[in-house]
Amino acid sequence: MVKICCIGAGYVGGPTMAVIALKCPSIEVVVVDISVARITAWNSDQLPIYEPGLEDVVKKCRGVNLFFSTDTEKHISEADIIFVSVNTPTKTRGIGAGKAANLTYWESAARMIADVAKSDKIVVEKSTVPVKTAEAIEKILAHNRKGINFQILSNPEFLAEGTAIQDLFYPDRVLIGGRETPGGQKAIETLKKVYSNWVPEDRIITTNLWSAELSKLAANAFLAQRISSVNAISAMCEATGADVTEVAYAVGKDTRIGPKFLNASVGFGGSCFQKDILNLVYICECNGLPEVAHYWKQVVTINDYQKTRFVNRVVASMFNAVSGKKIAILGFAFKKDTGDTRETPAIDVCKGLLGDKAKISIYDPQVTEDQIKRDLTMNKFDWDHPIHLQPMSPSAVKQVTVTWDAYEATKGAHGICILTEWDEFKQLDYKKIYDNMQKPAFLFDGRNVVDPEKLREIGFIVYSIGKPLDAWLKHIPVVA
Ligand SMILES: NC(=O)C1=CN([C@@H]2O[C@H](COP(=O)(O)OP(=O)(O)OC[C@H]3O[C@@H](n4cnc5c(N)ncnc54)[C@H](O)[C@@H]3O)[C@@H](O)[C@H]2O)C=CC1
Ligand SMILES: O=C(O)[C@H]1O[C@H](OP(=O)(O)OP(=O)(O)OC[C@H]2O[C@@H](n3ccc(=O)[nH]c3=O)[C@H](O)[C@@H]2O)[C@H](O)[C@@H](O)[C@@H]1O
Repeated sequence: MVKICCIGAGYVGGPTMAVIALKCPSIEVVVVDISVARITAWNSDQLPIYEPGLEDVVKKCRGVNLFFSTDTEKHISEADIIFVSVNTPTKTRGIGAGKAANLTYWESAARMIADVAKSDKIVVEKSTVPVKTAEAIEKILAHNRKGINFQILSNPEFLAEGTAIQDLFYPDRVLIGGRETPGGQKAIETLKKVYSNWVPEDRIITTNLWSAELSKLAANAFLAQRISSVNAISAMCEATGADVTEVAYAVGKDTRIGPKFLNASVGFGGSCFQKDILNLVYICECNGLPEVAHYWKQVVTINDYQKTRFVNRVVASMFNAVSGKKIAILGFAFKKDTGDTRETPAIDVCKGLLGDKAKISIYDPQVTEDQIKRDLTMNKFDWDHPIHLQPMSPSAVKQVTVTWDAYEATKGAHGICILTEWDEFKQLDYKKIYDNMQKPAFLFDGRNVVDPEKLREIGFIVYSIGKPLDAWLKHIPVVA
């Protein structure tokens, strides 16, 4: 029986391995992690991450051919194929701080493999890593070889949170990069055989190592670039009276452009887009390509601009005085159908409003109070470390309350900010909400989930990203 071990039981390691176990009953899959809490949760009824369809898959395989364990050494030493799916955060100190990837966790995983391996291994990069990481990993492994043959493959993951299981069941492509040597090609074939259990042959792409590593960074950069492009257009729409939904529809009808990923928003969030673009920027700088670095950096600059623009719009509309006023935040996760808050635009918006001394009341159907408070006290990039190693600021956030109900969050508020596109925000009784708010009652829709005209009829002053402005807002200057 082929044995797979995955180091890192997070948003990628957990779902990916669960699907491999489901689709390959003849393979034993063990997911290991240094976080005892995470492994305990994977072995319980309350999985550590919320992902539609995941529970079903885990329940079918756990204890059959899918296992979660903290006994890293044992399972690495027994495995034929080792996936490494650990954190690759942005560096916060030293050379490349604020841009380069911190490969501490990756390196410690590689050293662990080198230490405990007693037989040949295929080591698969599942984490998103800088181009040429495989070379560094090869060096670490080769140094401790003890006569063992290690083959490194790059097999980046393209799943998106909230749709992870469907993305894994029906991937657009599976990408496997390896060395162009007989050993490298054999390793590619071995991994290809695993995926062939459910992925059609023509969707499995094989390349050299560097193409696979770079393709992952490039794919995320292209996706994020689309959002920054439509968000840049959203600012122009507000300035001119155009409607970004209509513009995006018209632009996306061109089959060369396509309709997906053109929703204007308060900004993109998630653990990867910003991190991976900054990483790409750093690689460009290191390779003497400052113009290319500058080009990609703009994607992040526009994203920051969009978040700042939103906060400024809120503050300016409310007479430039939000101090002491209650503002309700509907949605804290970085997108719907996940409880993940990593790099969510809600953090920047809340911090911006708190900077102006607003009182904020937050409701999100999947994010806990503890998580929200951690997020609002943590320094930039500190969130991207194993949970038990995350540095915490001791100060509490006094101006923030967290509720489990949208009606409670909005009661007595002067304004509402919708920051995640949860479906339930479309169905709320906005008349009831309006009646319980201070007047004038403002609603700032950062996800374009409500119909602004209907809300204006109720009496709200409405701001929707990239939509023609309410008469109230038209002449208020907003400086981002
Ligand atoms: N979250 C996502 O949707 C996607 C993430 N990725 C990439 O996959 C990688 C992992 O991301 P996530 O799963 O989201 O991170 P995560 O933070 O959810 O999971 C990483 C896990 O690795 C564990 N870990 C760290 N060092 C370890 C070690 N030496 N030994 C054992 N366990 C260790 C941590 O405790 C943590 O549970 C990152 O490089 C990310 O860029 C790629 C595609 C999608
Ligand atoms: O490398 C990764 O981590 C993953 O990053 C993204 O997946 P994810 O971040 O989970 O979610 P997306 O659906 O891409 O959304 C990212 C952010 O962009 C925002 N977004 C997305 C689409 C859009 O049209 N507008 C928009 O503002 C979302 O609300 C969210 O905040 C990519 O879609 C995945 O292919 C990739 O594997």
